[in-house]
Amino acid sequence: AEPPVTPVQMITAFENVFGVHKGERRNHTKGSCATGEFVGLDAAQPYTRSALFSGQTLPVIARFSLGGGNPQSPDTAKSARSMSLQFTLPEGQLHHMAMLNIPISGAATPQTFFDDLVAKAPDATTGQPDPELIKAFKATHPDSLPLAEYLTTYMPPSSWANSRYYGVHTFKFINSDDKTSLVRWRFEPQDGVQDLTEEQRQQLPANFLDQRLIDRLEQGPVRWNMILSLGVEGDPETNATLLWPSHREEVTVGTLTLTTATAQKGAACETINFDPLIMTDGIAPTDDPVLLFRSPAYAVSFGKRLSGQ
Ligand code: HEM
Repeated sequence: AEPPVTPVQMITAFENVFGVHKGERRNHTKGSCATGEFVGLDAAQPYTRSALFSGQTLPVIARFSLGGGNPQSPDTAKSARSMSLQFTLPEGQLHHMAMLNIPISGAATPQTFFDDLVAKAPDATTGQPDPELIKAFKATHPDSLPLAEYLTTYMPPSSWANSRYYGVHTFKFINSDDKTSLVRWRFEPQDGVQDLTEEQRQQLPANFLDQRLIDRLEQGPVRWNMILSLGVEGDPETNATLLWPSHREEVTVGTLTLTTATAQKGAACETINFDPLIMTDGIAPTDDPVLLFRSPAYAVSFGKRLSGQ
């Protein structure tokens, strides 16, 4: 068997697909910054002792982005959208969430994620990805198929404020009696979910998402409810390509309020590494190998971009 893919090899694979954009993230490159606050609810306390849900108002730095390493990707592209959050807790500890508007991952393992990038890299002679390699990737990686199926009907959102954002992975919530619950979470927009129509997608310019958020914030703050889904015995724990059944018990555990939005250059979110393993006591990762691999991969990208590479 081949040795497992390393974080450095993974970042090189991104660079082979998208090129190197000096000083920029190797994935989710195009983005913008926002700020606001989060207030957690007591309703979370049966599941977690995390200080996120103490009821205190916590400052948040947010980043919105498009999936992929192309800094010029149009806002109409049928790629993932994301919202990343950095919460500052009363004692100064940080908590990160880096979420997608798509509820599932395209890979159950880092190896599938890597093989996907290798299959999509432009061919040296044609400058285009080789369709045969992409076909072969799909045939040999059944864990990539649920996302491929999901994307056949996918439409990107009409604004950052009209999108859900999912934590995607399963996480452990640990309460004050040390009892662990398996949970997934999402942020549900109080403005409602609104996707683009195909006609809008054809007509809109390459850049409209950031301005729409700035315009929306002139009318007042934008809010999302944080919703927990509670897993039951047998729900997928370490494989984020698989949805849970839709009728799992749900609990509203907090409200995110965003009040300002700015370009990413020079703003606070630009130099944050939204490492999903930066978590406060009371929330812990599962053994999902993709979740665990994200942290060292983001560190390689972060190190490069901060040093101007
Ligand atoms: C092995 C699988 C994955 C790899 C190798 C990977 C790689 C990366 C890299 C290199 C970055 C840029 C990091 C930086 O320079 O700050 C990034 C950003 C991001 N990734 Fe992943 N990723 C993976 C899986 C996922 C999954 C499953 C999700 C689903 C939630 C996700 C969500 C995000 C988000 C939201 C960002 C943007 C963070 C920000 O705003 O700075 N990634 N990813």
